Amino acid sequence: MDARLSPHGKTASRVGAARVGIGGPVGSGKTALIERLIPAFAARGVSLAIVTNDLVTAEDAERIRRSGLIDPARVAAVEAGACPHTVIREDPTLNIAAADELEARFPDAELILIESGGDNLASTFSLDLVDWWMFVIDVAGGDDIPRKNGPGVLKCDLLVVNKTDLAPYVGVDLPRMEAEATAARGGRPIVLTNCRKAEGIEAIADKILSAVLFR
Ligand SMILES: Nc1nc2c(ncn2[C@@H]2O[C@H](COP(=O)(O)OP(=O)(O)OP(=O)(O)O)[C@@H](O)[C@H]2O)c(=O)[nH]1
Repeated sequence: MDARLSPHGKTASRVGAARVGIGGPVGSGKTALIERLIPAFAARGVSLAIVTNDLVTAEDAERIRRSGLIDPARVAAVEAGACPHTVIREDPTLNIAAADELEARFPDAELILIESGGDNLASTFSLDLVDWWMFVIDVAGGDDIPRKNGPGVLKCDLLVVNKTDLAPYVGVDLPRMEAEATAARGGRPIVLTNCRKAEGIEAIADKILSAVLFR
């Protein structure tokens, strides 16, 4: 297989499946997003594998394995044992090893989603680990989050604002939150989602297809 050109314009030193990170605060809906993306990628004929990160359990991996949405063998768990960002940024070797192992067992895999454990607004992914990454926040976390200029919100390739269904209940003006987030990100992409009803999911799958898999 030839070396790929990464979405960041560099020639990827690695060959094989593209790796996409999913970060964001605790409970923002990262696992729910993955559960929605699995069928969306299946419908697009994309062969998928998943790495989840938890603090000291394999809770998220078990949840996805039990979902019946994907072959459970295609889901690997990393137990961070420390601040979640250490294993996605400072020393991502555990995650790289988990993704490499999935790739070796499933050579047909085209895309590996790597879900970080829930972390703070400063968490970012090492580009040694992923080719492209999303940051998931939710409207119930407060409409001021985009204004706080956290590196996760600013630096991610795609900002996902989830739980739009909760906006009326928490007094969030969605168009304003979207406009402020877009301004903070200098116009780089944002997708609003409601994982309860699978709204916004197709837009994310299409974005990954074009930006990461070049389809
Ligand atoms: N109302 C609503 N609830 C949602 C939505 N997405 C996720 N949830 C709920 O929010 C809670 C947290 O979702 P998870 O997917 O577990 O969040 P997470 O980011 O993976 O959480 P950690 O892995 O603990 O950081 C669950 O109770 C979900 O059912 C949404 O779009 N709307």
